[in-house]
Amino acid sequence: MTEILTSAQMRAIEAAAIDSGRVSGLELMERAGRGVADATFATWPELICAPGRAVVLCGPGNNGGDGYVIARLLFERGWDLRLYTLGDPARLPPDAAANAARWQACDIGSTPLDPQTPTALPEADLSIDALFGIGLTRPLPPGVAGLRLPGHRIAVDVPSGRDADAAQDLGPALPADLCVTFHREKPVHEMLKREGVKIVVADIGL
Ligand SMILES: NC(=O)C1=CN([C@@H]2O[C@H](COP(=O)(O)OP(=O)(O)OC[C@H]3O[C@@H](n4cnc5c(N)ncnc54)[C@H](O)[C@@H]3O)[C@@H](O)[C@H]2O)[C@H](O)CC1
Ligand SMILES: [K+]
Repeated sequence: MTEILTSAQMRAIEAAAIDSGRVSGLELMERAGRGVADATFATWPELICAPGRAVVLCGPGNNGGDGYVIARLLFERGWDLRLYTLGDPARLPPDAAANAARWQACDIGSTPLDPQTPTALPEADLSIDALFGIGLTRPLPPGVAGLRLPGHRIAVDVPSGRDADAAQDLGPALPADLCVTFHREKPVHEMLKREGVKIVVADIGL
């Protein structure tokens, strides 16, 4: 029987690991990003030797931070990256801000998403939804809920718009073909499996 954690339990485990000095939040984020990249190539192995175009959507918190890690890892493998941001990158939490800075060093830039009006995203082989994870607290703004994700759609931790604890319906959510969560499944992942979404649990060393 797979152990399922609530988002609060997950946060407590992450905080305990960080507070103990066993691991940093930045290292956990790096492992999370690498776990998403690894699961993506394990799901679609034809992409391993054929870098294409990836659209990465980074939100205002640490889910977005995972997205910056994934964008950098794909860029290092020769992918054509188009990165979009929601919110003010200057207000990112520390670990996400550090990865946003590392992304800026790749000198590819990013495009802001309009929270009110959906941005027309370019065609791509992959789209990475790193907008919201376990921190979603209210329905998506219309400019996010209405996004049309190109190519294979990968959700980081939770598809944006879904409540990780499956305790409330937060309205329209972004679609996903693959959802990569961390350490243990959360309640929403059982529902997603029933909806046909492939769920992968990445080990981040907790
Ligand atoms: N070190 C760690 O904690 C790790 C976390 N991981 C990833 O982090 C996210 C959880 O990050 P968090 O910053 O707590 O929340 P989100 O990024 O999910 O949300 C960002 C932020 O957005 C605000 N918000 C909530 N709902 C809305 C809304 N509808 N519209 C606008 N803004 C909204 C709210 O303030 C949130 O704080 C987790 O899912 C992982 O992906 C790493 O993977 C591991 C290390
Ligand atoms: K997400």
